[in-house]
Amino acid sequence: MLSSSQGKLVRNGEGKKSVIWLEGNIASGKTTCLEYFSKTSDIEVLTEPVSKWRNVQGCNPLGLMYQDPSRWGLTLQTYVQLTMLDRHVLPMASPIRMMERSIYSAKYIFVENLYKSGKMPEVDFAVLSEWFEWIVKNIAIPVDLIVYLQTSPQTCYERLKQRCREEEKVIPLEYIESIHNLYEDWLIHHKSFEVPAPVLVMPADHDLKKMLHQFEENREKILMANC
Ligand SMILES: Nc1ncnc2c1ncn2[C@@H]1O[C@H](COP(=O)(O)OP(=O)(O)O)[C@@H](O)[C@H]1O
Ligand SMILES: Cc1cn([C@H]2C[C@H](O)[C@@H](COP(=O)(O)O)O2)c(=O)[nH]c1=O
Repeated sequence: MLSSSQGKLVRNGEGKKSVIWLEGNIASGKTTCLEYFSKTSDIEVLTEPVSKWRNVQGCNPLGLMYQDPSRWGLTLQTYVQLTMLDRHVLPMASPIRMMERSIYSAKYIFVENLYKSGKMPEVDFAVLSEWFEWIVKNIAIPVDLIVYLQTSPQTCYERLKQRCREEEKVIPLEYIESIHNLYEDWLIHHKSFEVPAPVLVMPADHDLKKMLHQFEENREKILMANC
C-alpha cells in the first residue's frame, strides 16, 4: 500500500529496514554474489528481471536492442525502467533487501551509454530522461548502501563468453569497456551523477574461492548498512 510522505509516494508499514543495491558491469558476478547472500536468513534477494527483458508477451526487447540499438534502445530501456521500478516498490519481506542493480544504474549507465555512443536518438533520450526524473521525484526509492563489484572489462568479457547468453553473443569488448567507464565515473570518481548512498567497493576479478571469502569478510558491513 502506498501513501504520501514529504511529497513522495512511500510504502506503508516499514520500520528500520535496509536496502542494498548490488552494482557492477555485465557478468561481473552479481548473481553469484546474490546467490551467496540468499543463503542468509533475514536477507531478501531481488535479482534483475532479465527473464522479462528477454520475453515480454513473446517478444525479446533485450535481443532486439543488441541487434539494432538505435531502433530498439528506447523500447528496452522503457521496459527496464518499468520493471526496475516494480522491484523498488515491492513491499519488503525481510529486514534486509539486496537488489541487483537499480533504476538509477539503468538510466545513468545503460541509457547514458546508448545516448553517448550515438545509438539513441535525442528525442528518445529526452523522453526517457523526463520519465526517470518524474519517477525519482515522486516515488521513494530507498537505498542505504551500494555494493560495487569492481572488475576489469577483460574479466567481464571472459565471464560473459563463458556464460554464453544468446542475446549477448554480439557484445564486443568495447561495449563492456564503455559500461565500465560509466560505472567508474559514477561510483568511484563521482564525475557524472549524484550517488544516492555510500559505496562499498569490492574488487571482483578474483576467482570464486577468493570472492566467497571476500563476501564473508564484508558480511557485517553489508548487513549493518543502515546503522
Ligand atoms: N569469481 C568468479 N570467477 C570466475 N567465474 C565467475 C566468478 N563469478 C561469477 N563467475 C561466472 O561468470 C559468469 C557471470 O557471473 P554472474 O554472477 O551471472 O554475473 P552477473 O550477474 O554480474 O551478470 C557466470 O558464468 C558465473 O558462473
Ligand atoms: C540494467 C540494464 C541491463 N541491460 C542488459 C545488460 C545485460 O545484457 C543484461 C543484464 O545482464 P547482467 O548479467 O545482469 O548484467 O541486460 C541493458 O541493456 N539495459 C539496462 O538498463
